[in-house]
Amino acid sequence: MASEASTKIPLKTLSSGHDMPIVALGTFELSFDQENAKAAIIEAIKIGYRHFDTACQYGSEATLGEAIAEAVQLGLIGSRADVFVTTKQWCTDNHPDRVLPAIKTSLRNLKMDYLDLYLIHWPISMKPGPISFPLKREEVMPLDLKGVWEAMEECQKLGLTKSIGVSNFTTKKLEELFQFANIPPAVNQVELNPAWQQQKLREYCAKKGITVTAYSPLGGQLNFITPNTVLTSDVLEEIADAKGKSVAQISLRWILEQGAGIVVKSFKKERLVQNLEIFDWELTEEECAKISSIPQKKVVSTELMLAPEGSLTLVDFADIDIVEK
Ligand SMILES: NC(=O)C1=CN([C@@H]2O[C@H](COP(=O)(O)OP(=O)(O)OC[C@H]3O[C@@H](n4cnc5c(N)ncnc54)[C@H](OP(=O)(O)O)[C@@H]3O)[C@@H](O)[C@H]2O)C=CC1
Ligand SMILES: O=C[C@H](O)[C@@H](O)[C@@H](O)[C@H](O)C(=O)O
Repeated sequence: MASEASTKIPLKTLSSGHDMPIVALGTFELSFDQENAKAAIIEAIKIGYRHFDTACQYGSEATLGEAIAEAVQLGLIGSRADVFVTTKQWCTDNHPDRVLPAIKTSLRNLKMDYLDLYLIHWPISMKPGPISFPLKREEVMPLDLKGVWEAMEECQKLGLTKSIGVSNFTTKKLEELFQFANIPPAVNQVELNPAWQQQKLREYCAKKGITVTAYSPLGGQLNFITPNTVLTSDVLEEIADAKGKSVAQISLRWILEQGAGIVVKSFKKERLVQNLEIFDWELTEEECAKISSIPQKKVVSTELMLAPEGSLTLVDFADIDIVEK
């Protein structure tokens, strides 16, 4: 069983009735190294992480499945049921007849017989085919959201996933979904941090019973394209210094206090520990007011293209509804 020293992460009950650990470990990495990631996931389980976020697109599903299986063998957890696994369906599978095959592929990759949460990764449909990234504008197709959501509901009914949800959905896209959803989305996973606070979207989701989960809670990994506005924030640094915390911890704590879940990625032991040391202290009203004044800037506001020479360039998808205005 888990060691005495491991942190207990609070649970949040989703609208589906299932409990989700409010902090998840992200497994997206620009240059994904399987061995390093596997060791980090096992370390994370030792530390107390019980929720893992992956996606078919990340190439990390198989590694995550192996790490969880090894953690069971090592006796760090009793069984697969002791962890909460989220994965996501890529845009090329955003077609009604491709949803069921896609979840089955993810389950095969993970070597699991059910997911805890299955998300539509982006409200964008791409020409069917193998997972393609970067997105090619000429392959964008109209999204049959009703048909795709019906198929997601079928996945839940078949027991292939305990809950279903969405990611990168604006209030407008959610409104569209509510026109026909029989099972409401349990989660909307979006970019959320003190430098992109998403107040309108958070208020809307709270009203609708959707749990918002923050991705890129520390500003993300694209700081070679767009400078990281969270980890370099003077306001956050000032608060961190005064409280004897790190800037990362101030950001994570602020997100928690907004009632949102967190998906944070680090494959370094010291940071894995630090990112969970956020449950036994609070921000003051004055500190929250200062955080409210941080200038707002979204990072993943456009899709990303890998230029032939290997450098990432931003391609404007402004006409596709993925950014809350
Ligand atoms: N649904 C979606 O469209 C998206 C989902 N995601 C999910 O969310 C997860 C988290 O978001 P992500 O964009 O990865 O970025 P994060 O905001 O979690 O930041 C991760 C970066 O910060 C570093 N870091 C982690 N902890 C600390 C710390 N305490 N102090 C300083 N630096 C730290 C990490 O490096 P290191 O590992 O070296 O510590 C990493 O480079 C992803 O891994 C993925 O699972 C992400 C983007 C989009
Ligand atoms: O560089 C690639 C981008 O980060 C892209 O892969 C992400 O925005 C992705 O949707 C994710 O979930 O991580």
